[in-house]
Amino acid sequence: MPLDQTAVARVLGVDVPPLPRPIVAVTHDSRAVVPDGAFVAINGFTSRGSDFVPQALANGATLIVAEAPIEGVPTAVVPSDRIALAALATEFAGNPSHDLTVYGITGTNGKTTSSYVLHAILTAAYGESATGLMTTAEIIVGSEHETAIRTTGEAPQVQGNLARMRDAGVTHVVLETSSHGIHLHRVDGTRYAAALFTNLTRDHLDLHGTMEDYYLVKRRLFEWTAGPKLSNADDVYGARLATEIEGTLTFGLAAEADYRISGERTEGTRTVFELHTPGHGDLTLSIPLLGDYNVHNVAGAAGLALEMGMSPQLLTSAVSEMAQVPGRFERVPAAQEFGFEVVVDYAHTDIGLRAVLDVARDVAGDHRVICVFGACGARDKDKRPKMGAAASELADEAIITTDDAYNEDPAAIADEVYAGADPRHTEVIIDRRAAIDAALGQARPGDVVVVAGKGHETVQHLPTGDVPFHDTTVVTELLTALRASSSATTD
Ligand SMILES: CC(=O)N[C@H]1[C@@H](OP(=O)(O)OP(=O)(O)OC[C@H]2O[C@@H](n3ccc(=O)[nH]c3=O)[C@H](O)[C@@H]2O)O[C@H](CO)[C@@H](O)[C@@H]1O[C@H](C)C(=O)N[C@@H](C)C(=O)N[C@H](CCC(=O)O)C(=O)O
Ligand SMILES: Nc1ncnc2c1ncn2[C@@H]1O[C@H](COP(=O)(O)OP(=O)(O)OP(=O)(O)O)[C@@H](O)[C@H]1O
Repeated sequence: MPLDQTAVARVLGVDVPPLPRPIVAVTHDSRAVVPDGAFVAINGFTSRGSDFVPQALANGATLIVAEAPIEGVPTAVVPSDRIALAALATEFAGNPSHDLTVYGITGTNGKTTSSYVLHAILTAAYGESATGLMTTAEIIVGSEHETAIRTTGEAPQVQGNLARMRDAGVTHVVLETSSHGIHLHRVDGTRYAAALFTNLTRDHLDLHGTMEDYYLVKRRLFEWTAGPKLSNADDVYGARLATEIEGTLTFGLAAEADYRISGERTEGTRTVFELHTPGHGDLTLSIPLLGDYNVHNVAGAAGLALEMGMSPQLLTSAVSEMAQVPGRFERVPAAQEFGFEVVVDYAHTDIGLRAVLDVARDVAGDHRVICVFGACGARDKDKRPKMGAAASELADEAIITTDDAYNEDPAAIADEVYAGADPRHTEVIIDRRAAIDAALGQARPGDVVVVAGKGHETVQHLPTGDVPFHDTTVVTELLTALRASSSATTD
């Protein structure tokens, strides 16, 4: 909805220079400015938005918003650029969250998985066309799926996607809400109907400084949410949240949890457990996901759905029939005819690698676990040898390969990973496709091949440029070739 000068001044709460015509769009990116658009110049971590004002003007911007006056350019000067961006974006989109039921999910780990679980429950309850999802892996609007770029986009993306969902007839939306999203005002203007907190462990302290500040940022989601709120009783910060924010219920193994988990067991490729609920009886949930942490993810999502009025029967069948989560212990179906398992997982830290390899070990039993993985370039070098050590300890065979190297030399990154590994059962194959191929070639019935690091991602960032790469697709292609060559040999 175009905004005239009076409307912009009302939204921003400051004086606005005269506008030739109403503003038709808002963005923080000078490259995306359209004629008669507004450009909010953000003082960023690496560059200053004000440096891009000439480009914004060249692209047709008729309103510039910034925290300080810009010489020679009529500017609406605001106290906070990011708050202003969110306010304008929300107004342009027509306050979409007010027409939707938005479920916010936050925490360090398990956000994406819990979001998919809740989305599956909502889809069972309201139908595919009435549900939406915004996560690290995908944005889903009804039956349309698209790859996401970040967990929580900037405010124009968040509000734009919510508006798109509203206009498409969606009524229930799961919004994975990162701490960056909250801290950088990307979700300001969003009305949350319900909220879930998964856990809090050390991460992102470059942005938040201390664990306390990190926690307080996450807590804001619960401060904003008037409706049902559920937190993890087994996590120190989750338990604290329940004592600090009135009306927050808990889930977990703890005896005092409102939604209490018990009796977890693995049955073939499924996990079964009991969820003791306040007011809905004791439910037996059987889920197509493995790993203790997924019991927590399902318990949290299920508890929140019950609090929002879903029937226990519907919920039980929805979680039983839910699809796999893209890139989270995702089993590649094409492997089944070979009698081994291939699992694609997003684990890209030593801790994540240990978690996924632990589950793979359980699945493999007396058979072997073969792990293909690499470390990311351009960040957190400390974790490289630790990842090598984790793979050596928990896998029988480790193949170090390239993850997203960005501008670093992939061979140099691999050397650093190799430094922490046990050379007796570790090899380095720089080309990721060749490394996966080698792992599949070694796999025997009963074995589990874990392809870790990129999960749902569809692009590999290399010093030579970006190339399309999706682990699940590559594994499927290589297995198809393997089948063809083994049937040619048999013939
Ligand atoms: C630390 C962080 O979150 N940084 C985000 C932040 O960057 P920034 O403020 O430093 O922006 P900048 O690059 O300095 O540029 C300043 C401004 O100039 C603008 N610009 C820049 C270039 C140009 O040609 N024209 C132009 O207008 C930019 O759009 C920006 O508004 O604002 C940028 C633009 O909005 C984001 O792209 C960028 O996300 C980067 C890519 C990022 O990696 N973010 C990650 C850490 C993140 O947000 N992750 C969380 C998930 C975390 C988790 O739970 O795992 C997420 O929600 O995705
Ligand atoms: N509840 C949990 N507790 C601890 N670890 C978890 C939990 N859920 C998932 N994990 C681990 O974290 C990895 C990422 O899971 P998921 O994508 O669901 O989390 P996330 O919070 O969305 O993280 P990201 O934003 O990086 O995707 C999984 O592969 C698993 O190893």
